[in-house]
Amino acid sequence: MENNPVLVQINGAQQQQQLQSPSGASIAGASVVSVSVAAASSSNIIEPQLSIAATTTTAPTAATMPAMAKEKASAAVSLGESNYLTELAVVVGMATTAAAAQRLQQAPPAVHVCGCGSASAAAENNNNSRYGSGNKCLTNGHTSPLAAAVASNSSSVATTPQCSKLCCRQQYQILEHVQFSCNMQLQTHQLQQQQQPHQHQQQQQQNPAARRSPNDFIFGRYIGEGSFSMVYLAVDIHSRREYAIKVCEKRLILRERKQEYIKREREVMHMMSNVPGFVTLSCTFQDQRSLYFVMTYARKGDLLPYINRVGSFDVACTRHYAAELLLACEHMHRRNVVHRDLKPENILLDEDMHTLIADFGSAKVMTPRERDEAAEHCSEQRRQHSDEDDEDLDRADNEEDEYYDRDSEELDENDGEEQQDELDSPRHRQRRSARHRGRRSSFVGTAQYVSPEVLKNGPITPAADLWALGCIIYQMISGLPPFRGSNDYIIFKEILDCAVDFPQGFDKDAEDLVRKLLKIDPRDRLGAQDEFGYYESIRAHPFFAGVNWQTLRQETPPPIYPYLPGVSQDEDIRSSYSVPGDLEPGLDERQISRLLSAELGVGSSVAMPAKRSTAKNSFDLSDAEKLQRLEQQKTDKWHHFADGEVILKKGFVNKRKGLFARKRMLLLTTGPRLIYIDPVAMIKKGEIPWSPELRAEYKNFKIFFVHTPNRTYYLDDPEGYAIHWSEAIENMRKLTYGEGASTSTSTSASVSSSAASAASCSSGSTNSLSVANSSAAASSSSPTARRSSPVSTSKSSASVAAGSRTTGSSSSSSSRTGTSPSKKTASK
Ligand SMILES: Nc1ncnc2c1ncn2[C@@H]1O[C@H](COP(=O)(O)OP(=O)(O)OP(=O)(O)O)[C@@H](O)[C@H]1O
Repeated sequence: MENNPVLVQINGAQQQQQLQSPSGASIAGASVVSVSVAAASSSNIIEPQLSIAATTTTAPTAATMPAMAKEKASAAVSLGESNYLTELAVVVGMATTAAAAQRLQQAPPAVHVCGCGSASAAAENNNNSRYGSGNKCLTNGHTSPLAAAVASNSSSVATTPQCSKLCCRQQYQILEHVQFSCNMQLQTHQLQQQQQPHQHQQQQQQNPAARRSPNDFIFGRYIGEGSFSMVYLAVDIHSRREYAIKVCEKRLILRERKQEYIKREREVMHMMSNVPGFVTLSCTFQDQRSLYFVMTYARKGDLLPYINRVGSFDVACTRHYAAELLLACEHMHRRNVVHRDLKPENILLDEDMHTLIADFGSAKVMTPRERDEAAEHCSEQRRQHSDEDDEDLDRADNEEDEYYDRDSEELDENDGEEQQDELDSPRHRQRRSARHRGRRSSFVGTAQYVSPEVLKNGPITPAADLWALGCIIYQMISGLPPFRGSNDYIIFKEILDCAVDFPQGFDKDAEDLVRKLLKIDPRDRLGAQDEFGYYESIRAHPFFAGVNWQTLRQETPPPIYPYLPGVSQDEDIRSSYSVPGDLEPGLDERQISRLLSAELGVGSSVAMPAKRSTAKNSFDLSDAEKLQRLEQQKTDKWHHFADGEVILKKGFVNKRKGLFARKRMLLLTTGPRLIYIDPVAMIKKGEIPWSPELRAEYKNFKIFFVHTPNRTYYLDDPEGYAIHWSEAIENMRKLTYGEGASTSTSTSASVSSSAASAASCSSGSTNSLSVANSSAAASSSSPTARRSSPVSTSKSSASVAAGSRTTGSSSSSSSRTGTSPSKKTASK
């Protein structure tokens, strides 16, 4: 490809640079890009500089990393890794020296002159420029995003290139990228200045150094972890603002060769920063050991535990979150970003329960040419469809043996429902994912949400995200993703066959929409024939009837109602946490061990069951009684599932997950444990995790709930012994953790008020949906009636937690159970 120089003006000095687009394409034609960086507080200075540095660097050179910094950096790794580390610092574009930081401490009123000589400006009005009444269309002539940025005080710019000339369109890609990086910082800075002039001056005085370091933050608690990163909640000691700081270990990045992944994540986060519905990257910095991403803190965590908690969302709630997701897709696709890994875990939630899309490590920034090529290839692909299917499956078949041999633990996970229950920590899951990624290199993303064309190494189009949208809507309505299986091979097969079952009770409009999105050929997907980024046909689908697209993100999202009623109302553990004021700033070894020990629950009631109560309880067996009971139990066919413990209670239940229900044998043992078994396959499927926060609650004679900090288990006993179950579990809890652990939530439904509903459930019914529906209808008068006990999404109680409040450990992702392991399956 011919690479023509572009003149870049930094601090007024003109330099000839070989600009590269985010996707690596160089700008054709000579152009002038004037970029200056506003003098700002330290956090605001670094980013424009970094993004320009990253954008303008065609080949990493040692010049960008002075000798001292290199020495320091090299000291952190072995000799053989030192080159990588230098490369990492340069490629990722982190500030490595004070000199580098200074170089671009000048300011960005971003100015662009289009290579074609005409400039125009337009602002995107909020998030709906195309549809909003305040829409300002692009003016005549060639579109210039940077000029638009200047003209607009908005954080984002109308991004559809109107100029058809190639030079303009290519520049458009680059300039948009540069503009977003700079403009984002400018906007943040302006906003801060407007809002907090005094504070800003103070900050400048207190913190004259431009560079940020861990010492500028107080690290409050661990939030989550990725394959090579830990995420902490931290407070900026200067502004007192809260941030999520992702700390990526250089060693791991180098070992896994994920430099590109990190670079891409950072690049796209810049592009999407300050766009409504996206996590904003405020600044990045590094030290010898780690790279730091300082981001918007998504206080309410991610969407997956909410789905898991309530089983599935009701239609109103699904509609809202699907609509926000569609808006986010429009924003990304207008900017030629294809996320490629949309899934509930990557949809974070802010304080007000609005969505923030995160995790751009798998994203692709498409050039217009790539988009055209992909569209052409699509028609070619359609003709070869069936042949490719066969080839792919053959290939997958061969891989499967290897997969089974090496990863036998994967085989223990038997279906979509159960995979989550047997999951251990996300750390383990991530490591497994990393192994998968290392082994399989044919696609990016996560098995359950990956589109057929991505699976088949076809061209990437924004329609890949529309496929994921269909999968997520399905999951919100039903509780499980549409393509499930015990291993990736089975999931892939289902995806390639587009084999989707819609369980009874699935909303009809939602079903129609999902069917229209889950089309094998990306061109057939609803919205794929619309202009990318303006999905009018999806907006017009009956499922979205009544959605006000203009005000959606300003509205209070509907409360998250469960499919079944009866979830206890407790404040969200996670959202109620604030960083204590008495902690020291920084992230040294001492701090890390403090954060991790809190995560592991050391010293918390979660990790340390209270002393056994002395209260007399029928389950409080003496050793002799236990031996006698074990002896009697030997002939019981469920005995070996109890692992040497006495079975105190057993019975068949239907275990529900959203619209799905499965028959299970439930055992309560002296452990105490609640074990559930597939009675047909005679396989243990999982356990309901015990903790002092566990609560049993009966809804009526048939339905009872077991609340754990991360999930409510919906169980129905066709024999009508729900109350017995609830009492037995509560007794066992008191016996284990003491009377003090007892609270009044155990039996919130009065038997009398729900007797009618119990009666309305035909005895022994195995039609779980009909049981659930009749229960829901009958429960409207009970204290735990459907509309009276949502998993609230109000500010004060966006609750997914049941039971009493716990330490942070129980709310951390390490203890959560996922609907799906959401394995990422390929290298980036
Ligand atoms: N801005 C944020 N606010 C709140 N929580 C966050 C934020 N970013 C990430 N998290 C939490 O931290 C966890 C780890 O995030 P991270 O981006 O490091 O890894 P990942 O994207 O899940 O995995 P990978 O890096 O392997 O793709 C996430 O699961 C999420 O719950």
